[in-house]
Amino acid sequence: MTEAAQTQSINYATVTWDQLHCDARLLAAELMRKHRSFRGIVAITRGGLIPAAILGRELGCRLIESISVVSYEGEEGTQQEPKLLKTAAAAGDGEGFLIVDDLVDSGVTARYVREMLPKAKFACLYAKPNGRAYTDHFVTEFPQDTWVLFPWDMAPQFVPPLSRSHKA
Ligand SMILES: O=P(O)(O)OC[C@H]1O[C@H](OP(=O)(O)OP(=O)(O)O)[C@H](O)[C@@H]1O
Ligand SMILES: Nc1nc2[nH]cnc2c(=O)[nH]1
Ligand SMILES: [Mg+2]
Repeated sequence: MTEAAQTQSINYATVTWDQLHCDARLLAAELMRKHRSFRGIVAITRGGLIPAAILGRELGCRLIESISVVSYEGEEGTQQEPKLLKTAAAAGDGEGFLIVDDLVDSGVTARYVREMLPKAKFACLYAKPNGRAYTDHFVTEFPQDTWVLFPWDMAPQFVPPLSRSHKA
């Protein structure tokens, strides 16, 4: 959990499927401009899987490896020591590979994965100030005290009209 979450002063930012898709395409365009091509992509599961699929499609990259690192327990959970559940065996030392995640927050996950794949580049959709030094590319920065709600974290819900709560 972020420092802000622990002190109960957390804000939320919601990201819709459309916004996420749009941001992933913006990230792909930047990667196309700055790099010739990638041999493969390493998605950090689970949050990096959907961004990696979109980037793979846009960049024409079909070799998608994954690495599984757990850093948080529960939704908006407590941050703990990263636990490695699966290595990115196909990526070697990361040469020619792009590591993809949904966001960097404290940067702990990104730093851990970069140490395992030192020659890879790193890209994510969103970054918070404490984590941005650990990513080579990102699209949008969010404040450190903001918890980003991804489309897979949310569901549309009925909201009663205002007039109902104003009945005498
Ligand atoms: O910069 P950090 O503070 O390390 O936080 C960022 C990481 O936290 C989330 O993953 P999480 O560990 O919650 O697992 P998940 O991707 O399976 O949801 C997110 O997807 C990043 O991987
Ligand atoms: N969904 C989500 N997961 C995170 N893991 C670390 N920070 C965040 C965040 O802001 N949102
Ligand atoms: Mg993750």
